[in-house]
Amino acid sequence: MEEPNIDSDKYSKELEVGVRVVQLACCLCQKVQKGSDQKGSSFGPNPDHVVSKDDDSPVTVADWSVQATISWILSETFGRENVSIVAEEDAQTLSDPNAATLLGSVVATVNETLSMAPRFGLKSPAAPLGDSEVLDAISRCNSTGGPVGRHWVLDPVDGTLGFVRGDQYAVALALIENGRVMVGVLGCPNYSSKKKLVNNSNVGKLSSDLWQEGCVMYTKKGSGQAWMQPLVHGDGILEWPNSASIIRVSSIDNPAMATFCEPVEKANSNHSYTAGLAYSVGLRKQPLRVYSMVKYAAIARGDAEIYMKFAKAGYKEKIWDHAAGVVIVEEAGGVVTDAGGRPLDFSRGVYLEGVDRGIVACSGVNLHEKIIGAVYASWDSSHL
Ligand SMILES: Nc1ncnc2c1ncn2[C@@H]1O[C@H](COP(=O)(O)OS(=O)(=O)O)[C@@H](OP(=O)(O)O)[C@H]1O
Ligand SMILES: [Mg+2]
Repeated sequence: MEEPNIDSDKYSKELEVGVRVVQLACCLCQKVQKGSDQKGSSFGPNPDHVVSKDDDSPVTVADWSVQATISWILSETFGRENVSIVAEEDAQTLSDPNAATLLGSVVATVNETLSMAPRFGLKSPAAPLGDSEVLDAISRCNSTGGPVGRHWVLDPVDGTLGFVRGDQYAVALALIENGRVMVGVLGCPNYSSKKKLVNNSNVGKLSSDLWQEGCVMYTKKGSGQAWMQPLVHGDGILEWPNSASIIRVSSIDNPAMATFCEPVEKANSNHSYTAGLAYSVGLRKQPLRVYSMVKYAAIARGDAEIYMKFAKAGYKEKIWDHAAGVVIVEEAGGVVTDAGGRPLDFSRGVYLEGVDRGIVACSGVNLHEKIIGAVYASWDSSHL
């Protein structure tokens, strides 16, 4: 595919609005998580608000509320008729008459969040949104994307398990145009903009207590740069570009010095297969197991060098779990492909079709070539 020629102003508004609304969404998530400290607030940590989806994965008030908030802001800013959104959640559970309490919590959370929007440089509604407007904002995100036109791609809370466990999670928003990811924004509320990742004695795990400050990373395709800004906290106001700094991948290309990240859950990636690959290419450090697209954030920012995910055969990766992270890693200087070395294809709808075995993101070509080579050398003897 030919590289698009992007003038520097193209997508600037989309990027800025994307960052502002992800900042607002991170604020929402933190308030839901800290609900018990906010007496008299509608942001509550009610355990009933973690619901199981058909595939047994969890969904919370935060997932629906972030999706409604981002959908409403994008539609208001760019015009409803111009906005197509591919997002993870649907409004079915919430529309059930038995889910009135849950819907009430989501509507209150969305309205409380939208009332803060002006501090983030965004519009708030003239009057609080009603139930049907919130449901409508959620269900409008039912686009299936594809090779033509502009589509926003949203994972309202990526790593919902990390979110409910008080660990790492991300709000991920990307803009795809004609099948290519042109803008990526990754809000990481528990990943400090200041402190570096540390690898614990056993398996590395990011402790959320250390990373309270949070950050938002973002980029435009073709800019050759990616940025990070701290999260806006308390009653803060987002003054663009909010002390943004440029981030860059690590320069380490010696496997013995490199750190690799992978999903926390064994069900999501084959830990023993990646352990074998790691050993064969000479990685010596323990894997850093991190929930969500914060793994891509860690590569983009130089806190780790390799991210590998080998899902079970037959599992199809969704575009919202990768789009924002991939473009941020690439513009920060890294390489992301499937395990056969081919680029990920965001032009085929909701799923990343044709992924060969797994996903490999690296800080540079040397490490990437080694991992891909090791996959080819080991695949036949693996038990995926
Ligand atoms: N069976 C299976 N195999 C592979 N991947 C799956 C599977 N089931 C779900 N998912 C998707 O993985 C998203 C979480 O991926 P992570 O890399 O963050 O995994 S982990 O939570 O650290 O284990 C997770 O995203 P969220 O639902 O946003 O949390 C899922 O979309
Ligand atoms: Mg996800």
